Amino acid sequence: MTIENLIKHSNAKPGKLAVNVHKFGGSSLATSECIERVIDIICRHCQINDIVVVSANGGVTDQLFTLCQLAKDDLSVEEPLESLQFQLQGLIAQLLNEQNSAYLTQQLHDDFQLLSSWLATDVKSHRNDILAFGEIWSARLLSAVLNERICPSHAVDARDFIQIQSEQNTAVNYDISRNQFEQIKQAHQLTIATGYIARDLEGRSCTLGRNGSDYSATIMAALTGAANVTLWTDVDGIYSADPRIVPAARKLHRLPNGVARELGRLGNPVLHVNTLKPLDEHATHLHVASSFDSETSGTEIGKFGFLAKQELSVTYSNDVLLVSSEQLNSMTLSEATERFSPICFDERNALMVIKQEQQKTVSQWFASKVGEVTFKPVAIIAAVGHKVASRGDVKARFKRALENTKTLDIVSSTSEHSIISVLPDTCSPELTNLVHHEMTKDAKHIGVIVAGLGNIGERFLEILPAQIKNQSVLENVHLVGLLSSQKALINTDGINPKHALVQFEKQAKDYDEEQLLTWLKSHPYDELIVIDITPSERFSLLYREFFKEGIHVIGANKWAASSSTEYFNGLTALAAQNGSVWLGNTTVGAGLPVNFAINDLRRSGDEIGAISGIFSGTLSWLFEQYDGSQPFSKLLLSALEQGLAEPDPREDLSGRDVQRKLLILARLAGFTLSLEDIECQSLVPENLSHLSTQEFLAQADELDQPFAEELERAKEQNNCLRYIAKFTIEDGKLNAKVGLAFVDLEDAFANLNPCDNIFKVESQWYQTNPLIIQGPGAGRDVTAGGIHSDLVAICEQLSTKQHQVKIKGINE
Ligand SMILES: NC(=O)C1=CN([C@@H]2O[C@H](COP(=O)(O)OP(=O)(O)OC[C@H]3O[C@@H](n4cnc5c(N)ncnc54)[C@H](OP(=O)(O)O)[C@@H]3O)[C@@H](O)[C@H]2O)C=CC1
Ligand SMILES: N[C@@H](CC=O)C(=O)O
Repeated sequence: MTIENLIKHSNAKPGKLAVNVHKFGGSSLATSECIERVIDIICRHCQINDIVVVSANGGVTDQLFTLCQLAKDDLSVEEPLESLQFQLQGLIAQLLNEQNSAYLTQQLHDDFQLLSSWLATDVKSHRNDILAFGEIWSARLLSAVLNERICPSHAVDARDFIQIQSEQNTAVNYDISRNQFEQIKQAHQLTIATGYIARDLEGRSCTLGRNGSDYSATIMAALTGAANVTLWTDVDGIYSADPRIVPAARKLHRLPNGVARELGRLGNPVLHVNTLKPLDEHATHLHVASSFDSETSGTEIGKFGFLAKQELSVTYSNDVLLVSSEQLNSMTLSEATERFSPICFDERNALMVIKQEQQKTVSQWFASKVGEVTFKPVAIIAAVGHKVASRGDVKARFKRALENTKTLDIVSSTSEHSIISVLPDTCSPELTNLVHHEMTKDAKHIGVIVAGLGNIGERFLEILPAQIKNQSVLENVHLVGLLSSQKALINTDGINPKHALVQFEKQAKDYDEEQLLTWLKSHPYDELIVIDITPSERFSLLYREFFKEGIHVIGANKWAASSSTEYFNGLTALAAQNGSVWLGNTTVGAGLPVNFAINDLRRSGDEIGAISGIFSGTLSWLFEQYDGSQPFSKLLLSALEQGLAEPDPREDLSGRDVQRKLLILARLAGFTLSLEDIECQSLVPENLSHLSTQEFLAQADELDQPFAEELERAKEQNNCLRYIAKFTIEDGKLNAKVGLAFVDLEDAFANLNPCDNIFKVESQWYQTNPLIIQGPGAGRDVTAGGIHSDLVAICEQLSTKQHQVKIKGINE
């Protein structure tokens, strides 16, 4: 959604568009710069009938609390009051034009009069009215800026419609609240509502406690049946552990509702348990995203399938108390658990663990039941994930992680989605890291998209199920996408590799490049690999987009690796910059380890001076077979049928394919050159070079005569025909050439198995006796095998890769 859409929809019938709720926290609204960022997000993500919920501008609520405390202690409030008013006036002046600024400043002035009088006379009974000012000022200012610059909007005070039982029991009276909201909402205007505040049954101002504005947002979603709630905050999602403590924490892209609730219950700083309550009965999805980095995908909370249910996270708390008493029997304990929803309890040992802030009420209640109970400061560490309490493997790993730690008990919590260990001492960062490592080490989920389901792609997929089963490093690899030139099947929850092509046949939709790129920007996987087994230049041009998103590429397609020097250098730099791995070992020699060998020599300090050989499986097969007894064109069609030749065999015959391969190897060997620097002899007669592939194949017999004549000439000299590639560097001068040659019948190049490639590498270390790599250089099995080898290599690299989590104010 853009600003144009926002304005365009201001004339739409509000009922026609699904409502979305966006909530911005205090730090997202702290300065005029932050507010500008929020305006930008609103322009790009909001529709006119959406609701924007705001917290007080960063720091304002704290100052209001301080003012209340000072007034309560009979201390002077004059200076902090002035400084707060000055700060707010500053924001107004920076963001609004003169006229609007004057209007808002006047309103602010009136509010401060009232505020001063409450502070002076009756701070106790007006405490919540005072705190409510923070959100009112914030909503009023944002609405004024939107009205002045973007679209019609109106600021609403949530106390005018949200009715809760009381400050202690924040359950919402939905019927009354919905009715009241209906009356105050205005069509064709963006609603800017205050978070954090509501009224109780007596009409008194109430606050909604910690993360209260998030709760306000989900209440408003429930009132309006909103499709989505986005909590725009200062972190970019929910992580598998607190990323400030656990640097290896991974972002959880999708959290099932139940798991999110459990994380909130155990004290996750972003997800408060109240926030999720209003969503229980609605199909509303909750997103957590960063207002400081709005294009990065955050965490989505909702109903999800298999993959999201596999995710595990680790959370801890040092602010908990163990409640125990000799008189505590199972009946009282069960009554207490019903009443206080403890973090966990153990009936066998008659104990329960509560949050520190519950101590007073729990103590009073037990005093009236069994007398004194003991409270002991303890800590907890928990593994959280979908139904982990009944997953033996998860429990076993959790216990193993804690085997050298003193624990009081390991219990399933009141929720089926966590296993909790009670610790007698504080939970250290080291322990949190250790447990997180044990619980999540195998859980880096890698999505794979296969583009190109032809000759090689099909074989790659046939082998995939056995590879996933047998290669432990592929354990968490999920096939998520299949693409041909016209059709695409993307399934975020994974495509069963055993039935990949059947599913593709049945379910694939028209291939839309834009849709693919959009999906790639917000996919839920820790890592994503695109395997390009197409012959398409167009597809290779998408690598830039992939690398921008940190996506990895395995290419059997030679276009990108043999593109112009400038483009190629740009691509490799972009990949390095974004942590993308790009492998393409099958681009030369199919599955032969020639690229590995050259890389390895250079990495070890060797210097390569020349590379030569037979680099085309097709041309090797053709010239090893071609003795004049059958027409050349017949052999060519046979090479095509066997899957040796390129989809258009002129790529092979023209020498272009070999030219690309020589370029790729020369680049690997450390030289800067482009295709034009490699002299190339084409074996395709001019009159056949501009036809379509089908036309060319239909006229392929026109090749027979010229090839027969060439063979005769070679035979006369007791030679044979071979298509040779050669690259040398002498006195700094580069000489690169691919073409047909007459080769002595005794030469190593003349005595290969049909289809074999041979690579002769001359280097400082291999001068007098060159390094030779020889073997099949094309074909379904070896090429598909080579791509699998790249997949294993990438997954091995990724299993040790750590993400640097960026947190505003910590490391950014
Ligand atoms: N044959 C071999 O021994 C070796 C081949 N290679 C390379 O492997 C690649 C594939 O070869 P091969 O399997 O023989 O080719 P095929 O022609 O048999 O298959 C190509 C596949 O790519 C698909 N495709 C074409 N363009 C696009 C596009 N823009 N987006 C998505 N998919 C596309 C085709 O779709 P559709 O069916 O709709 O046309 C088809 O599924 C080539 O780059 C080749 O150079 C590398 C080493 C060895
Ligand atoms: N057509 C190519 C296939 C491998 O790259 C060849 O024949 O070598």
